[in-house]
Amino acid sequence: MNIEQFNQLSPSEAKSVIEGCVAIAGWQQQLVAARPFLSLQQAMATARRLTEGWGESELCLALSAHPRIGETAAGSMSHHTASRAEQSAVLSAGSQIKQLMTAGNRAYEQRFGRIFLIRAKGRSPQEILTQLQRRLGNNEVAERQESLRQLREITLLRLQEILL
Ligand SMILES: NC(=O)NC1=NC(=O)NC1=O
Repeated sequence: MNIEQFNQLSPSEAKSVIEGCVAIAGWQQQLVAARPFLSLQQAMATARRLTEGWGESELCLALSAHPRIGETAAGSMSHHTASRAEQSAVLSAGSQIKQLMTAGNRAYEQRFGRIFLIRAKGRSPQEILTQLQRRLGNNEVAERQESLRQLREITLLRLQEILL
């Protein structure tokens, strides 16, 4: 839908349209409340600004709605559909890459205590695997910042898809 249509929606309708972007209720509510937007650009700038305060707790909230890289998101909600589309290249990757990714995901979860999050859209399975192995070497603070950057990219890409 375009930005005018989004502006016209009731608050509950607007929330249901964008809730699949990220499972953080505060961000959803703030974005809906910031309407009406003069343009798509203004909406995207506001959406980005509203991600700047995200920390560990928002990351944990959001990860409840992101399947592991290489695992299909079962379900029919919009974030399930978005995940499957974003991960399409990974899901059709060869078994060798998939085995390495499964092992990498497990090592990541043992090290950081949460799932590995990366903006998968536009990345080849090999690049995702390279990023996973690089990030395994990060310390906790650096890795939290990196995960939050990826969450922001995923969220804004999903919003752009909806509002284009
Ligand atoms: N664990 C993940 O990184 N999941 C995902 N990345 C995406 O871009 N979409 C996902 O579902």
